[in-house]
Amino acid sequence: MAQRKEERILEYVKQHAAEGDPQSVVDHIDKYCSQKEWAMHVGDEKGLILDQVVKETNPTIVLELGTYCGYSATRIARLLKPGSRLLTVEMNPENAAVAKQMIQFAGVQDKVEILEGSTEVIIPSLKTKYGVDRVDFVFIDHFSERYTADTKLLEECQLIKKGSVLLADNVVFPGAPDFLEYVRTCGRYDCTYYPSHLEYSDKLDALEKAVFKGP
Ligand SMILES: Oc1cc(-c2ccc(F)cc2)cc2nccnc12
Ligand SMILES: [Mg+2]
Repeated sequence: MAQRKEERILEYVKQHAAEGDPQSVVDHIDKYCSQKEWAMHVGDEKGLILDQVVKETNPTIVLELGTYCGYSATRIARLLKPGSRLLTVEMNPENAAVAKQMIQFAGVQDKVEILEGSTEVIIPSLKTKYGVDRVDFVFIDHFSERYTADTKLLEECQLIKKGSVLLADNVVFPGAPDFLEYVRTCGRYDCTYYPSHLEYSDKLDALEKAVFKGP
């Protein structure tokens, strides 16, 4: 028995999902985490909203804050057109190691790059170190205490442009009240609220979409 829950999830996927099939990987993570061990993936219900927003945005460059086991990176990457890139930031090296294997097993490794470290260090290095000019879509799913600071950092680093889409998880639970206040009142975002439920739970949660209107 693998020691960590994240390793057990990966083991279950490797033993039961279809290799090279990202939908199968997503479905099996949802099956394991709804039946055996809860884990903080965006999940199937909020995942359908994520899918819809990714499809309507059709992004070329995606930034994800908070990789965890690679569930949402796999979920997003399966929808991206050829030649697009997803850069995902994870500060926990053990989670990054699991995510790397999950993404590889799903067969989306050519689109996904895992950046290990903290967002406050990595975001300012995206242009110089990772050759990013602008990001079209940002999935914010790390620590709600960092949502606002990292959004301001994306603005300051000129990484988001008019039309860039931010989508934030957990704006109700655990909650990101200062982020909601910021994007809804600073005047630079068109916001949409998507009520849903916490992954694998009946607790209320929601996603907030914030489309950048420009500086
Ligand atoms: O989706 C999430 C849920 C939770 C979470 C915490 C405590 C609970 F009791 C339930 C759920 C934490 C998260 N941290 C980072 C990114 N996403 C998260
Ligand atoms: Mg989350």
